[in-house]
Amino acid sequence: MRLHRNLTFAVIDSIRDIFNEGVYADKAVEKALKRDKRWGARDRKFVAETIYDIVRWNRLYAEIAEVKVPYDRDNIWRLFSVWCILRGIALPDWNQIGDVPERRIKGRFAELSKTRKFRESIPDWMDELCASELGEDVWTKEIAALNEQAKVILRTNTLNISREILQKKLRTENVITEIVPNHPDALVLPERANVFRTEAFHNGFFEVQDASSQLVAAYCDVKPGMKVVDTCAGAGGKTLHLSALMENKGQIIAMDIYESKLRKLKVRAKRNKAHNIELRVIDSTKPIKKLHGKADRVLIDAPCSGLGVIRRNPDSKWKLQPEFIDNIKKVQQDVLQQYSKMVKPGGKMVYATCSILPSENQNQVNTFLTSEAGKDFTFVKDKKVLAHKSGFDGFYMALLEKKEI
Ligand SMILES: C[S@@+](CC[C@H](N)C(=O)[O-])C[C@H]1O[C@@H](n2cnc3c(N)ncnc32)[C@H](O)[C@@H]1O
Repeated sequence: MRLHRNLTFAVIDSIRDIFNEGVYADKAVEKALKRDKRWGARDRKFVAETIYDIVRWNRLYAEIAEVKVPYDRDNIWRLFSVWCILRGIALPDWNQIGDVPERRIKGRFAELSKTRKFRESIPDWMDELCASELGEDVWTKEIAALNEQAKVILRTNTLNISREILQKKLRTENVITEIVPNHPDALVLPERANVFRTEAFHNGFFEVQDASSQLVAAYCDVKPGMKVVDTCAGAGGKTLHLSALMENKGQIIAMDIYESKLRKLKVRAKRNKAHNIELRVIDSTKPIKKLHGKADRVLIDAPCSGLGVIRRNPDSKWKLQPEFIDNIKKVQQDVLQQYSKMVKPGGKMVYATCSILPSENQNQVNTFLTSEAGKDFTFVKDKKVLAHKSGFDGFYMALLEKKEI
């Protein structure tokens, strides 16, 4: 592979923005890809994948290159040189690239690879926390899987099209997909492609959504005509799926504390032709109290550490802090306590996260079930999805039922 100067500079600038300015990796990639409209698919792929690679393997590369955040420009070139050597890419003869001790880099890599926290490039605290909650063996396999590149998965919007016809339509737009077994609406792309540019996307025929995430709405056991509250709807990945499962019939009340997220949901709902969704911002306890005892189904897709979706957000390894996880666990229990009151007798509730930590998942459900607010609920089932077993994101979902009066 021959390196191109302007593509490499886009990578270097993005790494600086991510590590020195705290910019999210996806935003940095988005900005980098706008630098030059003439770049073709291969160029864009190089820029995006190299940025994600250096972010994903940051701790390992920084140890090898002997550099520390905040990085000066020379530091970032050294990280980039480590990336090239370990990928077997010939270094160009540019003056930004100084003397690169190739043998020493390979030697350090072999040495550091013996220790999980370096090999998998994770902070000490995260390695200790996850190993203590999941066990050494499971965590070793899980973090290796979470460091793989995320696949592009689509969810067919069955309001508008079937999976088989979607597959054919996408083929006419040069997007090849494969069926994902055991996920009735899912298609996977064996080769990455910018699916957002397709006509099929603009026609509302699919959304991009990981296969594990597609299990959550299905877990809610919704039927057309029901009253469903999606309490942490965000930009609505699961709301849209609920709407499709309900065949656009009945009522979905999509709530979030951020109006900005619900505005995005509104745009997506229009594209999806999902007409049974109402948006409500949670700006006080009032919108919740109004729905006490009213919902057939309540979905709590709770805010969480996101430790199950590191593949998609590798920079969360560096942005996440243990204090954040401690705080988010309090929010998780609080939303369970408060939002469960919206379930009507005989109704059901799903609690879900994209975390793999039992302390955010089954332990939260158990705490809820033994509390005053949980005494009227019974545990029906739960599902713990691990990336190394499923091949998809790490997720958790539990189904609870409220007793009839
Ligand atoms: C895991 S994300 C939701 C993802 C979304 N359901 C989807 O499928 O695209 C969690 C959401 O909870 C919201 N949130 C955080 N605290 C909340 C609270 N106390 N009540 C309701 N929503 C909250 C966040 O703004 C975020 O959008």
